[in-house]
Amino acid sequence: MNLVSIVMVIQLFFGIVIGLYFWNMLKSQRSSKSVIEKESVKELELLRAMKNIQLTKPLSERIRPKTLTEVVGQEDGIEALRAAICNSNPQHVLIYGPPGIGKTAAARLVLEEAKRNSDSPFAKSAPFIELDATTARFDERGIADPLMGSVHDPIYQGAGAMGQAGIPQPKRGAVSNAHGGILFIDEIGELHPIQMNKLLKVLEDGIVHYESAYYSEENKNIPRHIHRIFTEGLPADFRLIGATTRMPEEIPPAIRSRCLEIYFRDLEQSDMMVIAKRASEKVAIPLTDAALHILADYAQNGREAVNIIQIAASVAKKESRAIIDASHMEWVIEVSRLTPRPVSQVSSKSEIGMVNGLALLGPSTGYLLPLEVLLLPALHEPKITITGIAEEETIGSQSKSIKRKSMAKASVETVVTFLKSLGIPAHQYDIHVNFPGGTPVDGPSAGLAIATGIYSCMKKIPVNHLVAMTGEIGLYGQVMPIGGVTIKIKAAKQAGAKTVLIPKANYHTLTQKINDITVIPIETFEDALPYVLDDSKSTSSQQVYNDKKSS
Ligand SMILES: Nc1ncnc2c1ncn2[C@@H]1O[C@H](COP(=O)(O)OP(=O)(O)OP(=O)(O)O)[C@@H](O)[C@H]1O
Repeated sequence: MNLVSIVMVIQLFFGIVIGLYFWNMLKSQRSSKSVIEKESVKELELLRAMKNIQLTKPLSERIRPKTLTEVVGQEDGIEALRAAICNSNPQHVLIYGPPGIGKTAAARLVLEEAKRNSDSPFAKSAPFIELDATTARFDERGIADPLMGSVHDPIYQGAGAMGQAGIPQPKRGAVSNAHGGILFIDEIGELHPIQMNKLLKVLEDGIVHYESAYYSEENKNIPRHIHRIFTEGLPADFRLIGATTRMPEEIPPAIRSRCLEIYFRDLEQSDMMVIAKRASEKVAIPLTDAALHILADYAQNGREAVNIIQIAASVAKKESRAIIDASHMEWVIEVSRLTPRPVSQVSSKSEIGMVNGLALLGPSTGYLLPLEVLLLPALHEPKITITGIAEEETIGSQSKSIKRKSMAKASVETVVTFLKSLGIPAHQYDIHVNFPGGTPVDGPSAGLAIATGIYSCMKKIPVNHLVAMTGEIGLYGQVMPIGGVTIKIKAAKQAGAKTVLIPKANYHTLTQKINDITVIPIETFEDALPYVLDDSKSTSSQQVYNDKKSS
């Protein structure tokens, strides 16, 4: 064999080896492709099968109001919402109110109503985008942010075409998806402060800007649309509707000042009945009057009313009964461990040391809070005891929170000093103030009621049981303004009070007249006495007070 033949054999050998190598590669590529395809076909079948399985929707979804008029009991709130959204210049809105009372339902419907208005800037296709702030978590590196959108940098994109070419990809968030429409943020009070600040900026500019270390204006690989997004930003011109169960003070002032603030009220028993009847019609099982009344006593909100009907209806059906009766209702209440709605009523007679205070249970829920005061001559160092409420509470927001010592205790101390200055020796007594039922007292607004209770005990004069009161009291007996006064007046009326005393400074802010209750504005503790002390003795007590003061 000559040299040429040897070289040819070697070439042939290597040719075969290389050929085999590429053939194998091709084969394995083909087989992995077919494995992926097979896998995909299996997954697609699984997805199709999953889509075919459908449970029925919860009743609360099926009877979700279809028009704003179907939202029960929120006429005032809805009127304000319409005024904000259904016009030629819609505004951002914040809706306050407890859970399950129709905030989301109303927000969803108001855009549809606005679209019917020929002046409205919302187009027929204007989107309604919903986001829950409790789940809208974001990554501080900006990799993921469902609210603002984010930039997928090549380092996180893996082997995708854009990633390999080193191109950063902006991904739209809710603010851009809502462009031209409404962004509804449920539980907006839970938004992280960083997200809240970014949201404020977008509300201001109507545009969201993105940054990336991978972006360069000179990079010719970057497509034109991505260049435009980085240089001009993504449009995000929308109207915000935020809903929250928090109190207004807990919401950052910067967002509050940009929004119209609307209050949805706590639903009453009569509202529960309307919602429950509608739900029972939907499940095609009527309910007896007795059942309806039990439901109204226990359901705390619209969603709960619907859920109770849903369970009661299935129990009735299981028993082959064509009506929901009281026994079904009682069963649901028992198994769900429901507690009755807090209903407060003024007591039937005036008593010493028993006072009708007023408290807030939420942003739009007032409550008549009966408080009891007992004074016993102190045997040792006089003590102040407060029972029925937290001795310490945290106030503020996520960004700033402070702990404060019991405000009720501070109120008692202020009142004691004030009475001492009048020569009434409350400081020589052990003072016990009890807030029965554990309803929390909102800070110092029980001051006037506490002062009345202590005064009543000192003078042994009963407190008029038909009078309710609210107001902070100062060291000189001045009555200072408090929050939520309208709601508190309504609560007083509902509880059967005939007169309600409020700080004079709050009187001017009352926007609506509330019938069947006399609202008395007062400036000082002295102003309150003729009304709070039991009618038969009030004149003489007023005299005692005045005599002490002048002596
Ligand atoms: N005022 C109402 N009128 C009619 N139905 C109501 C009302 N409030 C609640 N519902 C019923 O409860 C369901 C839930 O209401 P919605 O989601 O609007 O409450 P929400 O106030 O937004 O509370 P959350 O913040 O917990 O969602 C509705 O689908 C509806 O079936």
